[in-house]
Amino acid sequence: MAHSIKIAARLRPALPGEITDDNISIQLASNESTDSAMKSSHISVLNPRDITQIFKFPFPSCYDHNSTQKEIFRNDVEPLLDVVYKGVTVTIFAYGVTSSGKTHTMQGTKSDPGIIPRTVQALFGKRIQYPQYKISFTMSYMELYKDEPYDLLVTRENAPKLPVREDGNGMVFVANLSSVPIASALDFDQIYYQATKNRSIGATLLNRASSRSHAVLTIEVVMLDPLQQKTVTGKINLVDLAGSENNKLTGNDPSRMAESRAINQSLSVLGQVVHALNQGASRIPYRNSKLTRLLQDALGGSSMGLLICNLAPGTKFRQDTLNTLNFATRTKNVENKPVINERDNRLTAKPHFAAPPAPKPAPTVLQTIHTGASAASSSAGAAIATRRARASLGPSVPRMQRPRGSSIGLNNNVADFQRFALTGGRRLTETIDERSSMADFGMRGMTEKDIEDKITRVVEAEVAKRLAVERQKDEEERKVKEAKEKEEAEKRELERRKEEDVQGTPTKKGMQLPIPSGLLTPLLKKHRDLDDELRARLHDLEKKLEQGQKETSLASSLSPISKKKTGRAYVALARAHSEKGKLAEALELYRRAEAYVPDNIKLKERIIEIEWAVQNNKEFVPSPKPPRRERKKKNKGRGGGRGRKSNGVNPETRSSMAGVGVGCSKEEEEDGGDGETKKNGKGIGGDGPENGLKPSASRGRHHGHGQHKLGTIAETTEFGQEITNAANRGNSMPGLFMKVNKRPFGDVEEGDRDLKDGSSRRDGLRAPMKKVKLEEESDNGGMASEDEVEGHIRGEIASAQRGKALNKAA
Ligand SMILES: Nc1ncnc2c1ncn2[C@@H]1O[C@H](COP(=O)(O)OP(=O)(O)OP(=O)(O)O)[C@@H](O)[C@H]1O
Repeated sequence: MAHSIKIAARLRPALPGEITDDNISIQLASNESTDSAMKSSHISVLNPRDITQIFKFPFPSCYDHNSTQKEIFRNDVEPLLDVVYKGVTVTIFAYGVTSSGKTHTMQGTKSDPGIIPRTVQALFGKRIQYPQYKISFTMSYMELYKDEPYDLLVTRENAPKLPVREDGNGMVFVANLSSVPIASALDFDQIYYQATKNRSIGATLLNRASSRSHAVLTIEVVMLDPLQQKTVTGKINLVDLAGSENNKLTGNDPSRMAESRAINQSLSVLGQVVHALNQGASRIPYRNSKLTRLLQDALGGSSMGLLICNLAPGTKFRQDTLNTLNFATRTKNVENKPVINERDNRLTAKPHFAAPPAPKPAPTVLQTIHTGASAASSSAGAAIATRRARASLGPSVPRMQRPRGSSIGLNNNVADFQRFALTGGRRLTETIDERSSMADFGMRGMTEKDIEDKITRVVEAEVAKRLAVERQKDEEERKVKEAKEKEEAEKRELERRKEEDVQGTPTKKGMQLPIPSGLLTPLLKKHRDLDDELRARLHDLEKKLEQGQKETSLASSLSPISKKKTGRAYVALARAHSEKGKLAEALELYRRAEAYVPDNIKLKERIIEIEWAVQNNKEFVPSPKPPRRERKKKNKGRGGGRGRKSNGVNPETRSSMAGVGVGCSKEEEEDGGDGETKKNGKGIGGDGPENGLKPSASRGRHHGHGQHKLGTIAETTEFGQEITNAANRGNSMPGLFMKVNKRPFGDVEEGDRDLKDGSSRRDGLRAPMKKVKLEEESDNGGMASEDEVEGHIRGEIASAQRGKALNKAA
């Protein structure tokens, strides 16, 4: 018989500091009243949009702010405990906005206990009313935090997220949730109050100890009737839902907001479920949240339900109050079909039942409970229908027609069903005839205890056997899976190796596998060439770094002048090598020079040019050595004159060129800076007259005003003397061509002049006589030997150290 969820509404008193108003009022039922409206209780709420309008919500139980915990328990909860003793599952849940008093109602305080402790106490107290039973109690307690179940009976650190499962009968349960036996109400209190500390609670602006989760406490009462050889299992789920939250009022921070979202979301699904049930929808969205999945049995399922709506007074809660009452109104139409959970233990006595052919869990013996329209009025006397084992629970009936079920918090639920299956798990109707045959199996004459023991032994043996089979099956499956994984891994490894072989990448041992001929596609070859090139470059860089570090530390001990001198010496040496085609040696020496004159951009460029030539196995033709300048001639008139002479450009043209800027310093101009243009102009990006362009026009396009700048054309007699072969032959190095053309390398002296800021450092960089000497006196074709240069460096270092020592002494 269908049974509607009962609704009770409770208005909490105003808390200290809260403004009271008359927005909500409770009219209690009065039997004496002649007014029919007063015969039932109801709640009145002013319409927030039109205060002349009042909404009335009639409910079977209404409690105003003066109501006590005891009152509610007595009126609405205690009657349901007899239903539990009949073997029915009862679910009581507290619903309402945050701070409306749900936890107060369900849990209460030690001095003013709520429904939960009172229920447990009453359940223990009721034992004496059922002397025919051997009664045991177990409890489980969990919270749904952010819609995930956590065991509250284990410490927080050891409480992993638990999975929600469904057994073969569509009963939802939380797997691995602990279930502990409780011996007394006192025992319960200790466990319960300890466990509540594990519950997620946080402070919000509306509630200092706001529940951040839904808490579900389940008390299971197992009643063994030895006489009738049956076990009746009753259960009560006590659910303290988290409150719906209006985050404009809660002042939640981001983490609280996330909790709040989860709370509101699950409550919204709860509303949808209730709505769908009212509509008689074919699909009820239980699965949209774990809360509704677990409450499935209480919402349109096989349990009896009581919904306590908690209300908070005050205008600020008025909208929430209306929402809560609307939800309650919808919920009261939800119908459940409660059933009695009863198991016939005698079935286990039949030896052939101990090993039933079908391992699928079968339902326990269930009976419909015959209640009145109101649970309260049924006064726990829910008459049990004599018809046993409802056909609706039998396997032949489609599942949709069966009451939806969940088994909150009973991880032993599955075990129970397995046990039932072992004992046959058959509908009682099938077994009545079989009962008489028990005598034929040597049961006659046995005491009840003997029979029970025997049953237990058989059951245990069977369970052990089945578990062993299951374990073996698991083990085999695991092995097959492992073998498969291994095989796949080997396959992958083989493929990887094959790929490596094709690409010629190093194997584990760092060996280069030979590439089978014909496998090297142009693309792979390109990759490989790039690899080789990169490796070579890396090697080169390492070498450079090593050498550079050595030279740099040497250079650091020299004075700036000595550094320049040494740098120049290396450049001279390098140049001599490069002239002889010994590019590698020249490169090495240029790099050494770089350590002494690190700012010399022309030198850097020279290094790049030679590096490129070496790498590409190209010839490198340095430009002819500059004619040595006579220092005393270094003045304006003479420089200009020489320039005029050497390049044949007439003075007017020259001066006009200088005026528009030929890209060299004033000094360069004076030295006849553009004189070389005529000679080497063809190599300078085609700027020279031989390209058919007028020098003035071509150079005038470049940086002018006598400033040295990057990108300046400096193909002057003195500073542009070394025109690279690349440029000369139009065989430019990609990316370097412009640089080379713009910044032709002179010697260190000139190079240093070509600073970014255009300043001249000529004074400090004047070519030393020593260099000239080195070049002139060397019997090595004008080339100073490395020994000579090193000797020079050592000399410089020694003199620098001597100078330092003298300074110190002074
Ligand atoms: N009937 C009542 N009598 C006295 N105080 C009450 C009553 N109901 C609630 N309170 C008090 O109101 C405050 C909020 O109550 P409670 O924490 O139970 O609300 P809640 O609905 O559980 O809130 P939340 O959803 O945020 O957890 C508490 O301080 C509680 O003691």
